[in-house]
Amino acid sequence: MATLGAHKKHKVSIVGSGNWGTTMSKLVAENVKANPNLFDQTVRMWVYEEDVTISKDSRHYDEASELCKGTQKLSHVINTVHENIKYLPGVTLPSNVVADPDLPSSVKDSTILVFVLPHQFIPRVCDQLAGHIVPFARGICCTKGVDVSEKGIRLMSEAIGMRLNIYCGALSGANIASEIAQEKYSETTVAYDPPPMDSRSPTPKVSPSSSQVDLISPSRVNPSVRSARLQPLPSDYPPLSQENVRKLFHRPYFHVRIVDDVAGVSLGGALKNIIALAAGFVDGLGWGDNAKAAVMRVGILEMVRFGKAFFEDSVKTSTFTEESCGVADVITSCMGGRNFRCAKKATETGKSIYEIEQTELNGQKLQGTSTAYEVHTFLKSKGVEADYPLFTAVYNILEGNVKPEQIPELIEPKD
Ligand SMILES: NC(=O)C1=CN([C@@H]2O[C@H](COP(=O)(O)OP(=O)(O)OC[C@H]3O[C@@H](n4cnc5c(N)ncnc54)[C@H](O)[C@@H]3O)[C@@H](O)[C@H]2O)C=CC1
Ligand SMILES: O=C(CO)COP(=O)(O)O
Repeated sequence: MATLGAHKKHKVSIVGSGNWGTTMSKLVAENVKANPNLFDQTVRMWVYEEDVTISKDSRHYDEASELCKGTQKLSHVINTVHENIKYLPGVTLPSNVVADPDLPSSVKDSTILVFVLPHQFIPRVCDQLAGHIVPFARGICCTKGVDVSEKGIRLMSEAIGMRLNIYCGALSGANIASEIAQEKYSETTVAYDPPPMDSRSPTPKVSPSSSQVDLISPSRVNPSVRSARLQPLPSDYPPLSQENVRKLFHRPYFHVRIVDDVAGVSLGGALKNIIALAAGFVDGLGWGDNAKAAVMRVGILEMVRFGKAFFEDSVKTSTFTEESCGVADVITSCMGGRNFRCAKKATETGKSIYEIEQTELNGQKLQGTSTAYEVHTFLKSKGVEADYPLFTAVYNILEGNVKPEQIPELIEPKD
C-alpha cells in the first residue's frame, strides 16, 4: 500500500502487560524496528503497577544493586532489566519496549492501541482511557472473553469500540504466549476490516453532515460499530490497511492470516476457554484422550451454533473451522492452556478452581471461569441453555451443581 504523502508514523501502545501482553509488546517492538517508515520506534506498554522483589536465584540478582533491595515497582524493574520478571520471566524484551504505569501517558499520541488485558478489566480501563486517546486511533483486541450485561452480549472488540468510539479489530489464535515469547512457530488470525478511509481505497465515504467524520459501511464491520461515526485517519499517516496491520504482528515465528470476520475471531477465542475447562475436568478424572476429544467435538459444535445463533449477520463458519482462532485454538488450549491445567488440577485435588488459580498462576488470570458464567447468564436470558449442554455443564460444575463425572450423560443428545 502506498504511503505517499504520509510523513507521520503510527505510535503503538500495548494496553496490558501480563503473560500475553508482554509477549505482544515484544513482537510488536520487533516489528516497529523492522518497519521504521510506518511506525514510531518506541512501543509503550501499560503496566498495572504492583510491587515485586528480585529473588536471590534470579539472573538479575546483584547484592550491590539498589534494584535488589526490598520491593520495587514492576514497571521500574521492566525498564531497568528489560524483562517482565513476574508475568514473562526469562524472556528479554527489546529495549524499545517502555513500561508505563500511567494509563493516559501510556496511550498519549498513539494511533494504534493493542488491548491485551484480562477481559474483566476492559470496561473499567476503557472508561479511564476515554478522553485520553487520539480520536482517530484504531484498536486491536487480543483479549479473549465476552461482555454480558442486561443489554445482551458484546464481543470485547465491540466493548472497546463502543466505549472509545474507535474501530477495533481482533487478534486471536492458537497462541500459548510462552511459546511465542520463545519464538517457537505459531500462527494467528487477525480480523481487521478497516473503514474504507483507512485504506484510502476505494474513495472514502464522507458523511454529508460532517467532513470530519466517516460513516463506515454497515456490511463490513462488527455490529457495535455499524453506526459509529469514526474520525478519519489524517492523510499524513500511512494508511491502516490490512497489509500495514499485518506488518505490525507478523514475525518469522508468528504467522498472521488476515480475515474480515471480527465476530468469528473474537468468539472463537472467548468460547474455547469454556471448552478447555471441560477438557481439564475430564483429564483430571484420568479419562484419557478419547474423553478430551469428545468434549472438544461437542464444544466446537456449540461454538459454531452460538456464533450462528447470536451473530448471524457477521460470523462465518469457516472462521471456526479453517483459521487458527477456531479449532486450532481449541486444540492447543485443551492441551496446555491455563484453563485446562487449572481445571485438571482442581479435579485431581478436589480443590476449587479459584483456589488453584490463586496458588498456581502467580497473578495470571483465568478467562474461562467468568466466561462460563457470562455465557450461561446470556443463554438463560434467551431460554436456550439446553441447546448448549457442554457450556451449561461447565457452568454447573463451577457452581457445584453437578460433578465432572456427569459430563458424558449431560452432553448426550436428548431426543
Ligand atoms: N497468556 C496466553 O497464553 C494468552 C492470553 N490471551 C488472552 O490475553 C488476555 C490477557 O491475558 P495475559 O496477558 O495472559 O494476562 P495474565 O493473566 O498473564 O496477567 C493478568 C494481568 O492482569 C493485570 N491486572 C490485575 N489486576 C488488574 C486490574 N484491576 N486492572 C487491570 N489489570 C489488572 C495484571 O497486572 C496482569 O498484567 C486474556 O484475555 C487472555 O485470554 C490470549 C492468547 C494467549
Ligand atoms: O488463549 C490461549 C491459547 O491460545 C491461552 O489459553 P489460557 O488462557 O487457557 O492459557
